[in-house]
Amino acid sequence: MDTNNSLYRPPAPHPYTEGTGDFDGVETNLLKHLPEELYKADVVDISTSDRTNYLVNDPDLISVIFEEKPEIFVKAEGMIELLRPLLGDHPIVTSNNRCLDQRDMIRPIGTMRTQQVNFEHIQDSIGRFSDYCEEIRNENRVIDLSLLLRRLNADIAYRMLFSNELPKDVFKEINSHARDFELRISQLIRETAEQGVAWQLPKLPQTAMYAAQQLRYLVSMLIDGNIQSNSFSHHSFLHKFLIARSPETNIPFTRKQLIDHVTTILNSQELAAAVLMWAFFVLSQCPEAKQKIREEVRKVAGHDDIHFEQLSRLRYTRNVFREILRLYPPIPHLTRRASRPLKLGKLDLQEGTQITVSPWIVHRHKQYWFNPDRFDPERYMRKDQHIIMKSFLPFGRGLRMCTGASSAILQGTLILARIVSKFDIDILNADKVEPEGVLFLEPTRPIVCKVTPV
Ligand code: HEM
Repeated sequence: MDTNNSLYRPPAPHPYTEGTGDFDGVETNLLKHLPEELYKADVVDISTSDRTNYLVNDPDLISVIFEEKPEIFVKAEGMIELLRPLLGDHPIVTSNNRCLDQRDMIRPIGTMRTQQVNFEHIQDSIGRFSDYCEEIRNENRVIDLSLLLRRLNADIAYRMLFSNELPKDVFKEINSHARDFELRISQLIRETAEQGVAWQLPKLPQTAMYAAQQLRYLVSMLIDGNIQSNSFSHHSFLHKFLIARSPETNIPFTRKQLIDHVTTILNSQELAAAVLMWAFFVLSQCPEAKQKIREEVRKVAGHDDIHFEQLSRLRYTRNVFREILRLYPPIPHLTRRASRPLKLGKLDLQEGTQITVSPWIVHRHKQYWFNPDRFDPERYMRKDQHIIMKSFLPFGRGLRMCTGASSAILQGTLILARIVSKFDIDILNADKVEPEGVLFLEPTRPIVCKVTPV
């Protein structure tokens, strides 16, 4: 295996080379179905027999869709409908832009000030995680990396929400319902794809509805319990949600909206856990990159704790996290629907035409990236950065961009810095794992690891 990190090509399904493909009916791993042409073209017609659909890669057209005309290019219903039983009417699953007052109401949780005051929670969580890694090492255990990181990220989310550590049994319950829901959705998408209807999805099975209801019920109990005990701080997300008022109507969140938001935060942490999982996976094959992180941390913080103010100086570590977001965007495809007829570049779009913007494809596009399949964290320090950033959209773009983006990067950078400095996470089945694009980007099998101290 080539372990020179500037040449290392981490695993990804190879695109197939014959023709443009028939988009009615796809293989089990949706990423494997993507023909090579998609990674070279600006725009490709990927219509199916029942829907006109264009894949748009051109960065200027992407700007039109997300930044210039978001009121016309609304979120397409398809996939997001599948998440509605779990996330309710949260903005992330709301097609029209009428949810924008909710975005304003949650803005205080994403400010730099909130991140700074909640920094201690992340530090405490990583401290607890390090203790757990020590335990694993002492017992010489082999462990599922995804589970390990889900636990860490769920604990961080819980502390930020309620100012308390996440109890073990609560994590077990959250994780079991969330996994159950995700697995059933992924299974449904695979089955539908195999039957030959690529983009149109059937109704969710009762089992998935049940898992969603159970998780929402648990979240409602957690909210009630924390309100009753009144132990959450003024900086907690729960407090900020309780005092938030709509800028239009001055009305607070309803109970249902509160449950939507808390459930979404607990679930969004899984996206962050997925990025970290690929980061540790890739770093285990790239000793040079690990070494650079360790040297950077030592230079910035010595052997002491990393302070909030020092984070901006961990440039290489942050670029590793970014590069993983590029190679493994947890949401591999974003879809929009034209809400009225209009011209987009040379395309004449009818009302209802679907547009797919795929971070997975744009991030590996041959025209916009130099050596796109290589793991190369240093690419962000080179001069052509402005071109790169136009084609970098792991968090979406524009009006409906992820509100958790900056905190996810901050958190990811700190976790990488602290864990890589202290431990080696060795992946035991690296040659057997590939990413698979279903609703989210997932590994084709659980990634198992061993932990040893540096
Ligand atoms: C690495 C972690 C994460 C990734 C890769 C990610 C990615 C995304 C993407 C791609 C979108 C846009 C969807 C679209 O345009 O259709 C989005 C939306 C959103 N994300 Fe994240 N996210 C992450 C973590 C988080 C976290 C931790 C939170 C909350 C604390 C969060 C809150 C949201 C919200 C509220 C939206 C909806 C914005 C809207 O539709 O108006 N995300 N996220």
